[in-house]
Amino acid sequence: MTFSPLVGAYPLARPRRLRQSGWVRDLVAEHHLSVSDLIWPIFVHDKDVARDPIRSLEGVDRLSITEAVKEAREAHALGIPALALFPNIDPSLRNDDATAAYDPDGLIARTCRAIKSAVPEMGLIVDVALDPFTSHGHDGILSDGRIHNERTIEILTRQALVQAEAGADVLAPSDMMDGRIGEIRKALEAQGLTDKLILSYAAKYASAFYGPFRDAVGTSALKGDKKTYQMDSANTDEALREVAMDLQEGADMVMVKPGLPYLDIVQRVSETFKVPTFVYQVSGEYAMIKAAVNAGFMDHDKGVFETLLAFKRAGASGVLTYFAKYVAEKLKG
Ligand SMILES: NCc1[nH]cc(CCC(=O)O)c1CC(=O)O
Ligand SMILES: [Mg+2]
Repeated sequence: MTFSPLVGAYPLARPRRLRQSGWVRDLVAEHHLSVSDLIWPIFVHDKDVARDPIRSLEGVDRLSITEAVKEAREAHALGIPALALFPNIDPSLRNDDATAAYDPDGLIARTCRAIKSAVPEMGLIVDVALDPFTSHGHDGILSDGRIHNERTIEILTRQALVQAEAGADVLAPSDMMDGRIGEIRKALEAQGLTDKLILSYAAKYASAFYGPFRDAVGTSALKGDKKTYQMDSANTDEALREVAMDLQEGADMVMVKPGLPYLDIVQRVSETFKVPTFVYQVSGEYAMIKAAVNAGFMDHDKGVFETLLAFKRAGASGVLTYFAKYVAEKLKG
């Protein structure tokens, strides 16, 4: 570390001078949160109701397509650059082969078309993973009780193509199969879909913080865990290898997930690769803040802004957060 000549000893140096009032704190702030940092994950469903509250995610509803379009319009007006879409489909449509994942008239494809025709300027990020479509809630195809890597990639690739054709701008594989980025990239190129972006969930950890999300997409009945494909929370070097592979295979952007418990990973990835690095403030992190606020232990807005700024400090280009619309409104007002 090098020191500027102005860094001296007390009392010549009094760090508190720079903190004495709002204007100077603002002036010297090293990091800022702005609306362009926010990606808003939303849940769509195929039920016959406009909004269906998610019990474990206070203030977040599953939306009908019509409602999702409405929200997309509002989010765009607020300056939110992109939405991330997640489906909750009827259990009767889920099966062992996740065939609904690549239905060109499936819920996500229809949602993409509806949002793209109403708000074409809104970036659409679509999850590429099988868990909302399998009967068991795993992210892949089971074979002898194990997730079969190559068979899963085949379905993921079909899913990605369908989503891309339906208008998704960004394909975001969150499944953690090995080699899927390369296969999806090849398939996109072969179809002439050369502008489609890939945001790889490159370093996704097997985490206790996904509970409310599984409630939201209807996979809470999942048996066992995802430790044979998602990363072990003991590891950091492995995250760098995962990211390196996905970049080599054709990812444009990478993601670290969850957020706050993995800030060290966000920092290492962004510093090592200097590529757009995103972080997901996941459902359990959101629920934890809400719970602390409800218990009277934390101020809501201060907690939300402090956690989001932490991601910026760690080097994130942007954050997926269920607080996105709320924060965009606050930033505007
Ligand atoms: N493909 C699964 C997926 N995609 C996004 C999340 C979690 C997001 C959140 O908790 O907000 C998960 C959960 C899981 O891996 O079980
Ligand atoms: Mg990988």
